[in-house]
Amino acid sequence: MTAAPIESVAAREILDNRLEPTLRVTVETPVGTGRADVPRGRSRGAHEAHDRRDGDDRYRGQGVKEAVAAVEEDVEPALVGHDATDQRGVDAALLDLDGTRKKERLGGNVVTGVSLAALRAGAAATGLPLYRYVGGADAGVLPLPFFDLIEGGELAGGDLPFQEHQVVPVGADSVAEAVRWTAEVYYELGDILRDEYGEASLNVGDEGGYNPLGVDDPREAFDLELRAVEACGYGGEFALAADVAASHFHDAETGTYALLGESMTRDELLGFYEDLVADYPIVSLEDPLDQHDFAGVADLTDRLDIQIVGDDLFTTNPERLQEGIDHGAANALLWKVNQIGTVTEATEAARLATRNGYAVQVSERSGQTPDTWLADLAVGLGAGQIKTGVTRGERTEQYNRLLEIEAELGDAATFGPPGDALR
Ligand SMILES: O=C(O)[C@@H](CO)OP(=O)(O)O
Ligand SMILES: [Mg+2]
Repeated sequence: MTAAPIESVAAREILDNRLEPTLRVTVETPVGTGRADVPRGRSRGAHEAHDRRDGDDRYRGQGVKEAVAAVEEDVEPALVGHDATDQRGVDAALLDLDGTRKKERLGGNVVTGVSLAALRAGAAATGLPLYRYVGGADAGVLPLPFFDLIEGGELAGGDLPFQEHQVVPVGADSVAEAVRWTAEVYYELGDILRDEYGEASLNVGDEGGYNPLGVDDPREAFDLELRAVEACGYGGEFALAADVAASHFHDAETGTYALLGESMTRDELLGFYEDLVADYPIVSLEDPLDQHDFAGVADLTDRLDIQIVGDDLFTTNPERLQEGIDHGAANALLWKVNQIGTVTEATEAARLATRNGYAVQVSERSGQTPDTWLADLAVGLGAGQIKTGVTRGERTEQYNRLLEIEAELGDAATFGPPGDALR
């Protein structure tokens, strides 16, 4: 018996936080409807699924009219009659239809939108909240958020080479506490920036973190964050972390990194990280080296006793992750559904990570809508960590959804990664 036979699959063009078009996909069954918006990265990894965009000049060639048509003309006929509660079956049909490694035929955005909308339709058909549909009866781990209070790199206009300078409320006991403490630190940091760096430093980047003018050294950004933490009386309750996104200042020809006005070799950069981790309470570094350098990341993972996260390095791709595991590169997976395509492939990557002792950090994209499937999936996976920006509605809605889930679970909720990890 088919529990929730798919009757229709439709898509429309909507806009994300950058006023760039993206897809909203709807999957209908007689017993429940699912809808999902597709996020979009800007600082994308070389191995990510293909983001299908129109070749014409709508939105400077960034339109999704063809992607909408692909949902309705190619995907819908192939999925009608499939059981929406059979996520593996739905995703296998999508992969069959596409037939390419990077989802070049349908488009990764098409595949992700349909896969997530089917997941939502399956949850609706069973009457379960999405996090419980994904995580089962014992889903109850709320993620510790990494807040990108100061932005740089590709996602902001200033001079900071690192993309995200995060504060991590490791001393908090719940999402509610983590969010409240961080809000106070955010206001305080705003006061410091206004007084010392000028009003314009209150401008924010794509994820709603500050974009201070004239700050070009990550250490200065971390100093500012620590000052705000101390001024709020939370010294010791917060750790620091970064998404370095090092591929963006790596020169593939010379193999060097353009950092702090210097051209650093890999060894010099590794030394820089060793000093940084010795001088600051840093618990996690994402993409510290070029996205192709498994051996270098393995060396760093060995040398530093902290979390090393692979984002562009792994692109949520089980094959890439396996290569990393074989090298001993990193010890955590950044988890983004649309890097790989389907929910099934992404959960397979998360499972592979967990089985090999790698942590999983669920992540937003810099292009988002207020759709909150991300928050539900973070709880459903029991990942224990999330990064989903700071201010702006498409970010705060994720926190609001996590607060809602936390309240719904009450005493049954636990918080953060297992054991003493990161604390
Ligand atoms: O590099 C990253 O981790 C992200 C999200 O924070 O950026 P984007 O979505 O642009 O890839
Ligand atoms: Mg990243």
